[in-house]
Amino acid sequence: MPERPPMGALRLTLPLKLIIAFGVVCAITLFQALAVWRNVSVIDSNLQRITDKLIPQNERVGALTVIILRASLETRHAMLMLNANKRKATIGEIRQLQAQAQQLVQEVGLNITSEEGRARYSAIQVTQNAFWAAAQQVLPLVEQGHIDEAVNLLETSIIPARNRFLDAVNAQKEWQIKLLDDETTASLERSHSTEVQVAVMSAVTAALGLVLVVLFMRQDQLIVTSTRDELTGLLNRREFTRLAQAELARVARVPGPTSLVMVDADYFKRINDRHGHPVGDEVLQQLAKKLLAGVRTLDVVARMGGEEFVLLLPHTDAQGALALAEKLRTSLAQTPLQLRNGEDLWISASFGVSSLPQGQAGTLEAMYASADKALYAAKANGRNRVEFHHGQGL
Ligand SMILES: Nc1nc2c(ncn2[C@@H]2O[C@H](COP(=O)(O)OP(=O)(O)OP(=O)(O)O)[C@@H](O)[C@H]2O)c(=O)[nH]1
Repeated sequence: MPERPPMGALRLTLPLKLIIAFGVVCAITLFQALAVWRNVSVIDSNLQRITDKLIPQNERVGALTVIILRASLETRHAMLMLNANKRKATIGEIRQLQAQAQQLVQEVGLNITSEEGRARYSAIQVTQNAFWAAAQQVLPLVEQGHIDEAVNLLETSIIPARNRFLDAVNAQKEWQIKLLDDETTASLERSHSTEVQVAVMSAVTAALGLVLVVLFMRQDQLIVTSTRDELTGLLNRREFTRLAQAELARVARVPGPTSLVMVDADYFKRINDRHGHPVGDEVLQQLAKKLLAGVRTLDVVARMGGEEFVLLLPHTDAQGALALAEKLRTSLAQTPLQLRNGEDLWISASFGVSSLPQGQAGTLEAMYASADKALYAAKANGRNRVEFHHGQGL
């Protein structure tokens, strides 16, 4: 018979539980606060990098600095609002934010009644339009994943636009915002001049759009580099493992077959030795493209490292996976790669297939181990082959 705890000990248990529960809540709150704080400092350091890049150090701190710094604050604010619900805004949300900002500027512009005010407003709008035009051109590039081109476009278009803005401001003596100091900033805030407010607001909103775009592009780039293989653009091993584990968790809930195929280029060392490492790299890139083109959208293709690739085929049984591997093998072996230097290069690859039958649970490690054995057999049996392995625990 287990001993009953003494009464005193029982009375202590409830307060102790409450203290522990309170401690856990405090820890979670602290953790969340730390996560938000970390997010903010990442945003701040990104903004710092962007403003550093856009405004060369040796230049006089001018009007645009005020604008970009203000835009940065606005951006940070907007980002925090967006991050309250999601960690990352979508391109659609950025567009929406830009549209709202543009509408606001237009409304202010329409309120200017004097001829002179309108003339000044339109001078500023010329600059603003240049900013907007850059942002509009940049967004599709970001959407298509051409991050370098997008950054390049921004950097080459923002500098002339900034110079035009400074010219427009300097041309109007009374509008001149000389140096960034507390006094200037404070007087700007106190200013009742509609023209100055409009000038600043137009440029702020335009710059806000651009800063947002650059910021999100940088974030995208970080995400892309942490999930993609640099050479081929395919998913990397880590991202593949994450997706494959999610898929296996899914089939544990909703039973269905899933297969894994390991692909390894044959005699790849010879290609490097005969044609040089850059051609070897090009072969890996073309091989990656061929694998990607030969599978369905739902399938996941990744580079595991070196000349080894892996495919995850959801909703595919052993027979389907073998047929797909055979199709890929023949397409590689029967058509040469066309190199950039104009030469044709014949290559082949070996394939190892493992499969998780419908209704059966299995680990990713077991699937890998089994596909790896099949790949080993394909190599041992002469290469340019597809082999299957019935793994243990599958
Ligand atoms: N060009 C290039 N070569 C790579 C890369 N990663 C790995 N390699 C080379 O790939 C070669 C792989 O050689 P092995 O492991 O002997 O394989 P193999 O020559 O394909 O022989 P089998 O797999 O047995 O058919 C090595 O020479 C590596 O240096 C890369 O990113 N680019």
